[in-house]
Amino acid sequence: RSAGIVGAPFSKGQVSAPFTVCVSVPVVTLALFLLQPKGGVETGPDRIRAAGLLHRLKEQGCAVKDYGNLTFEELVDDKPIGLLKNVRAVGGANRRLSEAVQAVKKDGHTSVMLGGDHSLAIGSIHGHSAAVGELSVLWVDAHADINTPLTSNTGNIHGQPMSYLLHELQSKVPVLPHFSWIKPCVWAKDLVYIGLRDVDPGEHYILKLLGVKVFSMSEVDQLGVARVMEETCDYLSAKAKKPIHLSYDIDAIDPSVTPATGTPVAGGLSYREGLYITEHICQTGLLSGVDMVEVNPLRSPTEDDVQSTVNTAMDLLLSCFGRLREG
Ligand SMILES: N[C@](CCCC[B-](O)(O)O)(CCN1CCCCC1)C(=O)O
Ligand SMILES: [Mn+2]
Ligand SMILES: [Mn+2]
Ligand SMILES: [Mn+2]
Repeated sequence: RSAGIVGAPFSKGQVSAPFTVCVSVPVVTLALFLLQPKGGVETGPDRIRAAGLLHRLKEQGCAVKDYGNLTFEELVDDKPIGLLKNVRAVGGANRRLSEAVQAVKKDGHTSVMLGGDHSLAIGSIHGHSAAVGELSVLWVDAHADINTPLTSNTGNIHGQPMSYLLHELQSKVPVLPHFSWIKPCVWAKDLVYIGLRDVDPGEHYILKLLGVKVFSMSEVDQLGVARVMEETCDYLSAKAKKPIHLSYDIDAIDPSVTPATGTPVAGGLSYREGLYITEHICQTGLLSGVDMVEVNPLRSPTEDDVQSTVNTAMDLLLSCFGRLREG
């Protein structure tokens, strides 16, 4: 196995609501720390590297090439478009990421995109597909991230990436500046979700309309993770065995394990279930690209919580590349 690492320190796919408080300074200071604008997510790539990802991958016999962190140009007048925030910045960053991931794939590696927020899946999946053609997507997340710009109730593009990529939704996506380079590249039948537990009404409508395969946390409880993975792999390989793009949002895991993330939701995957998913996907031999996003060190009050989040993200990636709990 060989991994090509791309860091994408980008956080404009989400903007926390501005808040005004008029209370004593210490409380404001604490509040600012606790409610830190979700900007901390751009420190994710370096925190995961600092945990020892590259060294550990090499230790387990995986070839590794680190392509470094992308730099994104600061746009000055990126005015909102309706509810949509940072549209031009998100479009530009993902265009750059798409080119980077395509290059990593052309070099023969399994791409590893370290986020940054989940809007980056636009560029990661687009670039992956540009290199390998049609692919399957396994989206592990508390959220479906399939709002269109018109169904989103926040305007945050980290809740919308799949809508720009699905062939079947293109009639529902308006023309946006810096987004015209995106060619839809995923079929609804090639998309599977695991871990959903916070799905907006518009997203639920879209998932039902397109007949997307979903294993929400209810199915994880009902079937157990082993059966979920058996059915996921059968479903993905029932037709052609397409290369798999695994897009892992760390908030799929329960916040008791990974609290340092922007949009935590109770009742998530255990550490063990999270690992079972990546071990199983690795064993298919079809894993061709992976995203690890939404690690946000600033969103947790204690360093221990940050470490738990970062180490879990690293462990999930190590098991994508063959690490087994049995040794
Ligand atoms: N669906 C949400 C959350 C998206 C999370 C993005 B991810 O998965 O990358 O972290 C909105 C969630 N919604 C906000 C209002 C209260 C109910 C939940 C959105 O903003 O679209
Ligand atoms: Mn996010
Ligand atoms: Mn997500
Ligand atoms: Mn999420």
